[in-house]
Amino acid sequence: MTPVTTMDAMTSTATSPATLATTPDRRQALAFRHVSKQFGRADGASLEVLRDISFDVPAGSVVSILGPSGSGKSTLLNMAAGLLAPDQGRVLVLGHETTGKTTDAVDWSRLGYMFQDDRLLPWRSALANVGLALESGPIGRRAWRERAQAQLALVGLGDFASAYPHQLSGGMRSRVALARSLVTEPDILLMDEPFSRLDAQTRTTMHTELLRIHRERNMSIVFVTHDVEEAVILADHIVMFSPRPGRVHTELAVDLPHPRLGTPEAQALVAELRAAIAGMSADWVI
Ligand SMILES: Nc1ncnc2c1ncn2[C@@H]1O[C@H](COP(=O)(O)OP(=O)(O)OP(=O)(O)O)[C@@H](O)[C@H]1O
Repeated sequence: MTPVTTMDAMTSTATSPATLATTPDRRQALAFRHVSKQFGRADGASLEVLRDISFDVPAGSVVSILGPSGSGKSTLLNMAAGLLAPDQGRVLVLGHETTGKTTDAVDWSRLGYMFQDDRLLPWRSALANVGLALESGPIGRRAWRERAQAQLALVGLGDFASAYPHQLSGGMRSRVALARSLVTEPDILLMDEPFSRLDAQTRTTMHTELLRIHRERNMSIVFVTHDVEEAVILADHIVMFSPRPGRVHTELAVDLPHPRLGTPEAQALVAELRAAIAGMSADWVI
């Protein structure tokens, strides 16, 4: 596993990428090895977004990528999902390298992706939204409806299968989106600020739900956020990025029991991370 800094050593600078192994390891759900990425800009210049990113997501863990706006968090998730290729470095998904091409050996059905906006189709019921990924697959209509119904029950919406998105609250829509990302029973769930548009109370409920589902399913979760408290509440490991170009500033293990919200230990860690951010740069913008 990637060496991690301890809580006490947290304000030290990034783990040295040179110390990281380069051999694919199937115990790692995801592995990023010296990943860099630039985008071309309209004026012909290039924008360096990620620089020499190396860390692992151990199978079954919850890893939070914590970083300011523009530090390349979504870009990195898109690489893990095979939607983008790194310019330099390697991205390994369940031991297989992805290069952003359809010829990659990765079994993409083992990944789920939940976005910041729920992206529900307004003309489809909750059940039909959840079952979308199964519809064109080999399982029959009855089987996909049963699977989709089971996911809705898992997120507490078993009685809302026939409701349409406009008939649901923000929190309920978020649950439907979560059910949709779980319907293929993925081994890895990529989550890009999925609860950032919810009110504080609903967000807390979703954190509890997510941790419960994680205990039941034991999938690996990569949770992108710029909210320090959210990272501390959810994650086993936090990888904190510096402002653009995103680099691994700090990597730490969070070895605290759940639930963490409001506990003195979690509050102390939140304060410590906020102090590290304040010392890192005045450019930390959410
Ligand atoms: N396809 C693209 N083409 C050009 N520039 C891009 C592309 N995708 C992202 N960028 C730029 O790369 C930078 C990093 O974007 P990214 O969305 O990865 O950051 P982020 O850390 O997820 O930010 P936020 O927290 O605001 O979502 C941004 O400046 C963005 O404009």
